[in-house]
Amino acid sequence: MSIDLSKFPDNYVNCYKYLYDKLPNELKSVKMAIVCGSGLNNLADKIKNTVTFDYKDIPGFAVSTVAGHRGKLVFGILANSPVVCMVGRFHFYEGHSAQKVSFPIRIFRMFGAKVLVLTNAAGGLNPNYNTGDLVIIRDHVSFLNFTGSNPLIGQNESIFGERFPPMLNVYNHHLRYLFTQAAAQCNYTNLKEGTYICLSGPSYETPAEARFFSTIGDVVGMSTAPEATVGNHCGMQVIGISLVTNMVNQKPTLSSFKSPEEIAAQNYEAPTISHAEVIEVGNQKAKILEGIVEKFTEILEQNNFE
Ligand SMILES: O=P(O)(O)O[C@H]1O[C@H](CO)[C@@H](O)[C@H]1O
Ligand code: HPA
Repeated sequence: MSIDLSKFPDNYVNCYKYLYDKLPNELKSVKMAIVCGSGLNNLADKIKNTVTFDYKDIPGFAVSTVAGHRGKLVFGILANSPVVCMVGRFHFYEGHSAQKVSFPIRIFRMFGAKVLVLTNAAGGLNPNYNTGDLVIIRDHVSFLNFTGSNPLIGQNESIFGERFPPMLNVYNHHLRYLFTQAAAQCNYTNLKEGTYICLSGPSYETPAEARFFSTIGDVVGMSTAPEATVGNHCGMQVIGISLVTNMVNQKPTLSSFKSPEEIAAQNYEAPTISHAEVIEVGNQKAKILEGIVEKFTEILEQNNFE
C-alpha cells in the first residue's frame, strides 16, 4: 500500500481498504477520476479492463436515487491510463450533506488521482448558448457554499488540505486548454466556456431567479461545486464540463391581470422543463463527450500531465 493509512480518518480508511483489496495491481493507483452527470452514464463505456462496484456496497458511499445516475463505481483503463469513474453522483437535494456528496472525491485522491473531471447536465442562461452545447467551466458561483453548506465545514482534515483553501484557480487553466485541443481533434465545434451556478435544487429556477443568475453566470445546475471545492482542497487539478440540456426560461411570468382571452390571443404556451428532457439530451450527447474525454486523457498522457 503506497499511502500511510494511519494518518487518515477511519471512515476514509474503511472505504479505501474495501476497494483496494478487490482491485488488481494495475488499478490500485489511478491518475484520473471522472464523475458522470445526469444522462451521461455512457461516458464510462470507453473504459477497459473494468472492475465495478455498486455504491450500496461501498462503505461511506451514499446510494444514487436520481434517474439517469446508475450508482456504479468503475475502475479501469482509459486511453492507457488507470482511471476511476463515478457512474452517477450524489446530490445535496437527495438529503445528503455536502460532505457526503463529496466523500468519494477524497477517496479518489487517496487512490492517487491528481486530475478530476466533473461532468454535468445544466440549464443554459447565456443567450449565445444552445441546447446540446458543451461548456468548459471557467469558474463557479455556489449558492450551497454561500448558504452554510460548504463541504469543508467541520473539523479540517489536514491530511487532505489546509483550513482556509484559496479558490482562485479551482478549474485548472492548463486542463481547460488541453480540453479545447481534445475537442478540436474530435472535430467538435460548439465548445463554449462559462461560469456554472450551483443551486441546491431540487426545484428548478423561477424566471426571475434565472434573470438574476444570467447576470452572474452562463449555466445553472445542482451539482459539481461541492466536488470541485473538495477536489481543490485536496490538491487535485479540476476540470468541469457542462452539457446544456435545456435553455432556461427567463421570460417574466404573465401578469395575473391578463384575462384568459388575452392570454389565448397571444398564443401563450407556458414554458416547462423536466428531468426526463435533461436525461434525453444527456443520452444523445454522451457519445460526443465520451470521445472528447478519451482524447483528453490521451493528450494528458502525451503531455505527462501530473
Ligand atoms: O448535475 P447533474 O448530476 O448532471 O444533474 C442535473 O440534472 C438534474 C436536474 O435535471 C440535477 O441533478 C442537475 O444537477
Ligand atoms: O435548467 C436547469 N436548472 C437547474 N439544474 C439543471 N440541470 C439541468 N438543467 C437544469
